[in-house]
Amino acid sequence: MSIENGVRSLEDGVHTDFSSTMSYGSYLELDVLLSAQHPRSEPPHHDELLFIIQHQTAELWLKLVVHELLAARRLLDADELSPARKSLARVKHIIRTLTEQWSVLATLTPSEYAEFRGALGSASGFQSYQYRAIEFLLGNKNPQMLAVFRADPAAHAMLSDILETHTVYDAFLRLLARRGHDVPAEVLDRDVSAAWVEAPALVPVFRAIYEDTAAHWELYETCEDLVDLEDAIQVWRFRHLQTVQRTIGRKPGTGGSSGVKFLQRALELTFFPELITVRTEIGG
Ligand code: HEM
Ligand SMILES: N[C@@H](CC(=O)c1ccccc1NC=O)C(=O)O
Repeated sequence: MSIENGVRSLEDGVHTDFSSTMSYGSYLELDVLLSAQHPRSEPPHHDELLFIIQHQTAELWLKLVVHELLAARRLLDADELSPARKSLARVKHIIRTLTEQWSVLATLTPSEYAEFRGALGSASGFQSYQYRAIEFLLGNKNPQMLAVFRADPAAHAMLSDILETHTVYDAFLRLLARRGHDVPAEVLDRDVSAAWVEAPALVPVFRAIYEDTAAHWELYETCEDLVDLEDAIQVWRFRHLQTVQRTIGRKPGTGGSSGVKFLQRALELTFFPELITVRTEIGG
């Protein structure tokens, strides 16, 4: 390769004929991906493309989060703790990327958004089945949410399956029991399709781990992975709330909720309450 007059010339080996082989665009199906942005405002509003791409990129990352959480659950079931932790770490980094991404959408002013919000009709992030799958996989289950997906049989089936099967937390607690920890039977035998409810009898199990970290190092680190993940999701939720507030103030949402107030309530939930309660007790 050489540079002549500021232009980098192609090396001799660089492929340029892709008529019969795999290329970047064909491997990534860019024809499909890049032809799926259709602003609905009439005439098309300049900022609607930002809104669409922000959501599409978020949904792509959410797809990977679901994939990794399913893997983490499977690996925990198979007693493969280290690879499970790798998936959890990846999820945490994806969520952090999604949180960073809010700053792009925050460049959309209330006046600009108001100019095309009407084109969204009753569409809302509330109808994201991948987001709901993640909440379900982490224990925030609610069968009422399925109603939103009645018109989408594939999404409905995927969510029903995740609703009815155990969570990542259930998988971790079963692993703890297999490794000799005194996980209460009522926790192990719980109805996994129900939302997680704090189990005070589980706190001594975590207390034993946190009070002798050397003896339980990898389990202790996994508990902290879960806390890290929850932390990352709460920060994402908070940035969503802040972005919504600066964009639509206290207007009701297009999904039919009260808007900011509805989103505030989600911040009160915790996926792993015993991992918070144990902190009150450590060293005390
Ligand atoms: C200007 C941008 C945005 C506004 C004004 C906004 C507004 C809202 C509002 C008001 C809700 C409550 C449900 C409703 O009644 O509609 C909601 C829910 C939701 N939004 Fe957004 N949103 C924005 C961007 C995003 C983005 C980029 C995502 C990324 C995927 C997203 C994901 C969600 C999710 C998952 C929910 C359901 C939350 C839950 O059930 O706890 N939103 N949004
Ligand atoms: N709920 C939003 C609308 C909204 O944000 C939205 C609409 C269509 C597709 C994705 C959306 N994002 C997240 O809720 C609003 O009330 O303005």
